Amino acid sequence: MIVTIDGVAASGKSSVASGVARALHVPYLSSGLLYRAATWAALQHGLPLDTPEAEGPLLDLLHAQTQAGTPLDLRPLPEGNQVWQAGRDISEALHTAEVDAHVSAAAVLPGLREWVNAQLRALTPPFLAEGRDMGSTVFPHADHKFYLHASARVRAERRVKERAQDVDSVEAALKLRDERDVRQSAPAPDAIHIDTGSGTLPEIIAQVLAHLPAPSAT
Ligand SMILES: Nc1ncnc2c1ncn2[C@@H]1O[C@H](COP(=O)(O)OP(=O)(O)O)[C@@H](O)[C@H]1O
Ligand SMILES: Nc1ccn([C@H]2C[C@H](O)[C@@H](COP(=O)(O)OP(=O)(O)O)O2)c(=O)n1
Repeated sequence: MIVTIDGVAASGKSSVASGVARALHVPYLSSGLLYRAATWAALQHGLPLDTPEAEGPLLDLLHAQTQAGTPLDLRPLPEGNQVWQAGRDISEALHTAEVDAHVSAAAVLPGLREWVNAQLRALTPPFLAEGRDMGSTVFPHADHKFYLHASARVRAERRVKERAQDVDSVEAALKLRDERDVRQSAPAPDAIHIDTGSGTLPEIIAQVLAHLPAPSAT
């Protein structure tokens, strides 16, 4: 079984995916973390990301890291996905304002999208996958698809609890990222839409689970 959970920035995708995945005893995959990891790697190496010409050097870097035995390694832990590189957990560095500011530029590069999608499609179901285009593009034949949304204000208020920033600037940054990500963020036509602003996290997880078969007893 493949379940996709897509949605706008900070709509609750990874928290909901984590709760649902734990209830179903299956892994979840955070595709956004791979886009963030590639962005972080580019920033570390001083590669520009804001032109179409950025794609070649970025893909060269990612392939060179793989060749060297130090690839960006997504670890789909149920309590929260991590990315490791060269024996180090780099996950914390992926949720900074700097990565937020550059990740949308990286995410429009077709070669980077292929790099992410190939890694996800190589995995054996059952799993949940969360991001923007999991249900529309990467797993169009998924068994169950969800699309999460909430007002920009609600999302910003939640995000400031995770990061020491003021709510107005977080809201503006989220809206800007929604605009820049709009192309890959169109919901799959058969996705069930859920407003995460209208319930607590456990309630939203229960709403999703209500649409899914109960986990097997084994
Ligand atoms: N009802 C809710 N549904 C989803 N997330 C919620 C809810 N209430 C609070 N949150 C919180 O919102 C924050 C953003 O969620 P997150 O899973 O990081 O979103 P995304 O993966 O879409 O960026 C998290 O701290 C999460 O716990
Ligand atoms: N399937 C995906 C997942 C993420 N992205 C891009 C768009 C987002 O701005 C970044 C980061 O996504 P992530 O889901 O980690 O972050 P937010 O929930 O938006 O805070 O990656 C994408 O283009 N396609």
